[in-house]
Amino acid sequence: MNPTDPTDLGPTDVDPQDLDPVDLDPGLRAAIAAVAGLDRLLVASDFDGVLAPLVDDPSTSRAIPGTLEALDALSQLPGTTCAVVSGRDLETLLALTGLDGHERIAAVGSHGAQSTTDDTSTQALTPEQADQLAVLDAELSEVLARHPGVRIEHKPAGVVLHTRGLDPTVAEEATAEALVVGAEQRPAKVLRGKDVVEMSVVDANKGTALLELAAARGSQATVYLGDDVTDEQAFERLGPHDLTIKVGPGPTAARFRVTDATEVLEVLEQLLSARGGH
Ligand SMILES: O=P(O)(O)OC[C@H]1O[C@H](O[C@H]2O[C@H](CO)[C@@H](O)[C@H](O)[C@H]2O)[C@H](O)[C@@H](O)[C@@H]1O
Repeated sequence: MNPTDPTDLGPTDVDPQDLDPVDLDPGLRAAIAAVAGLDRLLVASDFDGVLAPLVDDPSTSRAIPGTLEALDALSQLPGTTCAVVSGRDLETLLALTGLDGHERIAAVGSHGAQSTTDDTSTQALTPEQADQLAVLDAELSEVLARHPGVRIEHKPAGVVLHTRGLDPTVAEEATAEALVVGAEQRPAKVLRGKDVVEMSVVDANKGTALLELAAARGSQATVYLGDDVTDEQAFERLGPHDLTIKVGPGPTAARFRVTDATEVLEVLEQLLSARGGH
């Protein structure tokens, strides 16, 4: 990846030729066509599990070819704001997507607490928050020591215990111990996501972040694709005129559902085509 070239988005193991052809639900196709005609549109997507297939080691996540390129092409169209909205801390999100320095695609990290669009790109913690984070880090490191194979992801305002790919008994025990840590330390937020327990010393909401970005850009509607629990906050806050799309199985407040990143790519490409891009 060339860090000075925002269109060079890094290596990936997926060859676009290997992707199965997809046929989107007719209702979703019609909804894409409807929002594509609006003068001002916000197009936003989660990263892990949406643009990038889920993998055991979170440091190896990569968007499938074409997804970030489609967002880039959309961001060049008049009246179109694009954003990647993730639970990753902003620095990691920028590194994984290659969006550092991209002038048109906004990056929103830490579940909405950090953004490249304002002065929240660095997170200043109060001394109390910093102390609490140090305790959470230490406690989860002890869980890791008891359960080798568990992964710990450190964030500026949080810490995440990862159990994807582990023996189910080990994963269950480590998850239960992490939840006890969360209950005892009472961080601002404990999130139980897909094979993760995340503890954050700041509270954030992807829905609020999306509404603020849409208002700042005067967007008439928002397209949002997400797969995990914090994406439900976004689906719930967006309205019936917005196009909300859940990726993968599970209960959701989204209007539509697609199965995986391949269908996400199809959604973005249909939107690009319907909005007049190529
Ligand atoms: O709300 P999100 O932006 O979807 O953030 C949720 C978590 O996403 C990442 O973890 C997920 O992806 C990993 C890499 O594919 C996978 O190993 C893990 O099982 C998934 O839950 C991220 O690493 C976490 O920090 C986020 O909390």
